[in-house]
Amino acid sequence: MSAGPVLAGPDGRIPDMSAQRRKGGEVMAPIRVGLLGCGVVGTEVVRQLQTQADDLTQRVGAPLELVGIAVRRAKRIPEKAAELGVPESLFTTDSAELVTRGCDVVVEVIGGIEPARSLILSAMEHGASVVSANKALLAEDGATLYAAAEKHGVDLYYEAAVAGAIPLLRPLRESMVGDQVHRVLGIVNGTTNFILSRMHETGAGFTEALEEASALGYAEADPSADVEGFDAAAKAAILASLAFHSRVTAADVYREGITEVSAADVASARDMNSVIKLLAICELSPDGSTIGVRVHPAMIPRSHPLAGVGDAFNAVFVEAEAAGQVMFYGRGAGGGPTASAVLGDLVAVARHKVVGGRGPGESAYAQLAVRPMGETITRYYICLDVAEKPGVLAQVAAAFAEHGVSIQTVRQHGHADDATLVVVTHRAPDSALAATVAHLRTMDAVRAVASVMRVEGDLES
Ligand SMILES: NC(=O)C1=CN([C@@H]2O[C@H](COP(=O)(O)OP(=O)(O)OC[C@H]3O[C@@H](n4cnc5c(N)ncnc54)[C@H](OP(=O)(O)O)[C@@H]3O)[C@@H](O)[C@H]2O)C=CC1
Ligand SMILES: N[C@@H](CC=O)C(=O)O
Repeated sequence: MSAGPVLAGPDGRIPDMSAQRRKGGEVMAPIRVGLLGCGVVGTEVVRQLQTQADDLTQRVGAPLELVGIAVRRAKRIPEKAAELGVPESLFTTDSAELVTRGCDVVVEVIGGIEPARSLILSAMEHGASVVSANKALLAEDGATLYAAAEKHGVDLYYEAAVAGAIPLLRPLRESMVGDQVHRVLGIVNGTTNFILSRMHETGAGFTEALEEASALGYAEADPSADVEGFDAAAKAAILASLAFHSRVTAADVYREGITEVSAADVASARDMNSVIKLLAICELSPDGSTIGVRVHPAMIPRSHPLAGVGDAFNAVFVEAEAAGQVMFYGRGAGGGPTASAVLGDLVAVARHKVVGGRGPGESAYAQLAVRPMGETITRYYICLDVAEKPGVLAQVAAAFAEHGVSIQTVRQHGHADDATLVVVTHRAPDSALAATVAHLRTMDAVRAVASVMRVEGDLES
């Protein structure tokens, strides 16, 4: 056991304990781990710490000792302790005290901004490296966390914050850091991918599919974070920050969720041999001076590699100058997969405590500006309810032309009072496409703009 809390010196730095921990190659002291949160992810972290204890000791070079588990509700402690086969005394509702107990590593799987941020900062001040799965916090105030890690000479790892089990952040932070990334594109929210997959495959309704995703532990504590795209936007901000070495926050990300995606949109997508996915897209401008970061539903052709990514799986393409295209695929949500990423980080930072050294700090040195969504070049699918009268098609085409938007295909479904026009455009600035839609909404010939969605890849006409 280590002897009481390790506190920062006058320079704010924590003394390097690695020498005291080893003596003549012998493992001297366990790595003290404090766990904040024991919900879907935290529970699996405890399970994996128990079942893999011996292997983890080998990999770290010292045993990992769980010194406390903080939760919010005291009444759930007896049940949790019994479920995990650990003493109730290991649990506490005083998370602020746990982080001052001299932990070597604090694992934060509470979620949200506060008290998670204050707890992480206090943990670092008391000498702990931090492993977190908290994308909301990293995307809102990663700069403060990085600065504190730097000041106190500790690690900040957060692989689980983006794409669950998939090793994606460390490749971006380390393996690909010598390359020039141009684009990161993918599916980074398991809940919405699960919902959209169910709607496509079984015709399930939105609400029913969301309930299933929540029951499976995929959704956030407040599932509107998933379905309104906030979770994916936070992940996109983290990905863009790492890929382009710039500080991008969630507020910089253009965001639309999937709540407006209807059964009719799913049917239209099927008619065009395509599927609807919630995409996160981070792009460097061709001249390398700005970045675009966006999250929105998009129609993609069935032939697109992301079209086959079903259930709560995530998949991300990274396009880089020298590496070309690299694809990451795996389980993006759920307790077990997420705990796998947490444990990977835990081993890495615990090893640093044993042998010395630290992982990478913040890579925000390029500081590229994030360009407004209106300047992004996109394509739209637009579904219009129109009265089938002579001249309607010409009036609709004129509205597109007025805004400089070229039409790729138009298809008419139904007739008379039931006519629908499905228009797919060529690529144009998003502002021109949005202005076209606003114009269409004012036209007598158009009874309603039933649906608007962006398109990635070439749809079949
Ligand atoms: N679920 C998933 O698939 C994934 C989740 N994540 C992230 O992991 C984190 C945790 O998610 P998840 O496990 O699903 O969340 P849960 O809601 O299942 O668990 C949250 C845990 O934190 C505890 N908690 C909440 N507030 C406090 C507090 N003030 N002090 C101490 N403990 C507190 C809760 O206590 P109590 O038990 O008493 O309620 C609970 O044990 C989030 O940041 C999430 O975004 C990342 C990737 C995937
Ligand atoms: N709610 C998130 C959980 C993992 O980050 C998701 O559905 O992807």
